[in-house]
Amino acid sequence: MSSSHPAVVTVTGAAGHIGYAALFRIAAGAMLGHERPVHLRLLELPHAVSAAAGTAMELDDGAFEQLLSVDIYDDPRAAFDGTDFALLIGSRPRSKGMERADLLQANAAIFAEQGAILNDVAAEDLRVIVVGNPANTNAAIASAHAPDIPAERFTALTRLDHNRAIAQLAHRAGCVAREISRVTVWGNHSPTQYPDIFHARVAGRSGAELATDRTWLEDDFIPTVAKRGTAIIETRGASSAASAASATIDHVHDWVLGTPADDWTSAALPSPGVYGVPEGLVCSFPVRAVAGRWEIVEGLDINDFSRARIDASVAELAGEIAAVGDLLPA
Ligand SMILES: NC(=O)c1ccc[n+]([C@@H]2O[C@H](COP(=O)([O-])OP(=O)(O)OC[C@H]3O[C@@H](n4cnc5c(N)ncnc54)[C@H](O)[C@@H]3O)[C@@H](O)[C@H]2O)c1
Ligand SMILES: O=C(O)C[C@H](O)C(=O)O
Repeated sequence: MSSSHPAVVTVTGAAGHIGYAALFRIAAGAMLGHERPVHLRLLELPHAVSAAAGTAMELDDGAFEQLLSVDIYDDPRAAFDGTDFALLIGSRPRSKGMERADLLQANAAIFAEQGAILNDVAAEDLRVIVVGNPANTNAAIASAHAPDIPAERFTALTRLDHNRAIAQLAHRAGCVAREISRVTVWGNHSPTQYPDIFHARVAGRSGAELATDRTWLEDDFIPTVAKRGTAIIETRGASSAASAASATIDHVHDWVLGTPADDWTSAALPSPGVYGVPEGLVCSFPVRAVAGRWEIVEGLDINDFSRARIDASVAELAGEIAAVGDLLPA
C-alpha cells in the first residue's frame, strides 16, 4: 500500500478526553505524515454521539488539508468496516481511588466484542492500538477474538510510559528529551512496569552510569515513572489525556513511518516467547519498526536487577489474563 494511499482511521471513545486531544493532530498529519489523506471514523456510545458530532463540526472548522471525511457512528460494525487503523481508546477510565484491577471486568467485554467485529470487517492490513485500560490485557482479549488477524497487529500503548521515562531522565541529567535514546519500558502499563535505563544513552553518558545511584533509581526514578498515571489523576482530578493522545500518535507514527536510526521505543506486543515472557502475553518490549512491522530488539543483556522487575510485571500480566479467562475463546 503506498504511503499516500488514503487511510481509514477509526477512533473509539472519540468524544472522550483522549479522543478529543488525538483527533485534531491526526487530522493535521501528525500520525501518518503530511502526505497521507485520512478518512476519520468517530465511534461513540449512543449517549455521546452528539458530543462526537460537535467534535466533527470543529474538525470541519480546522479545514485540514489532508482530512477527506469525518463520519460518526454508534455501531462498531459500521465504524470498523474496511478500517486500516483502529485506535481503541473508548472504555471506562479509572477514577480517583479506583484500582486498575477494578477496570478489568468492566472493560474486557468491550474489547472481546470489538476484536470479533474487527476480525469480520476490518481492512486486511489493519493495525490496532489499544489505549483503554487495562490496555495490555484488553489487546490480548481483542486479539483472541480475531483469529484471522495476525496477533502482532494488536498492540497496546506503553509509549506514554516510555515518554515519561525520557522526561524524568532528562530532568535528572539536565538535558533535553532528544539527547536521550534506548530507554525501554518492560511489562504491563501499570505500576509494576519497569522503566529500564541500563542500555540508555543520556547526553553522552550511559544510563548504566546514572543507574549506579540505586537510591535515586529505586526510590525516585522507577516509582515516579510507574506511578505517574496515578499522580496525574491525583493532581489533575482526571486521568492523563493530552499526553496519552500524543503517545498514541507517536506509537502509530513510528509503527508506520519507522523508528529513528540508532534508537528504539517501547510498545506492548504479543510475546513471541523472548526475554522469558510467555508466548502470547501482550507485554511491553524494546521495539524498532521496520517496513511497517514492529521488531523486538533482541539480545540485550538483562541483569538481575532488571530480571526481577520484568518478572514481577509479567506475573501481573499472567494474573490479569487468568482473571478474564471466561472472556477468552476456548
Ligand atoms: N494506556 C495508556 O497509557 C492510557 C493513558 C491514559 C488513559 N488511558 C485509558 O484510556 C481510556 C480513555 O480515557 P479518556 O480519558 O479518554 O476517558 P473518557 O471517559 O474521557 O472517554 C472515554 C470515552 O469512551 C466512550 N466509550 C466507552 N465505551 C465505549 C465503547 N464500547 N465504544 C465506543 N466508545 C466508548 C465513552 O462514551 C467516552 O466518551 C481509559 O480506559 C483510560 O484509563 C490509557
Ligand atoms: O493509570 C491510569 O488509569 C491512567 C493512565 O493509564 C495513565 O497512565 O495515565
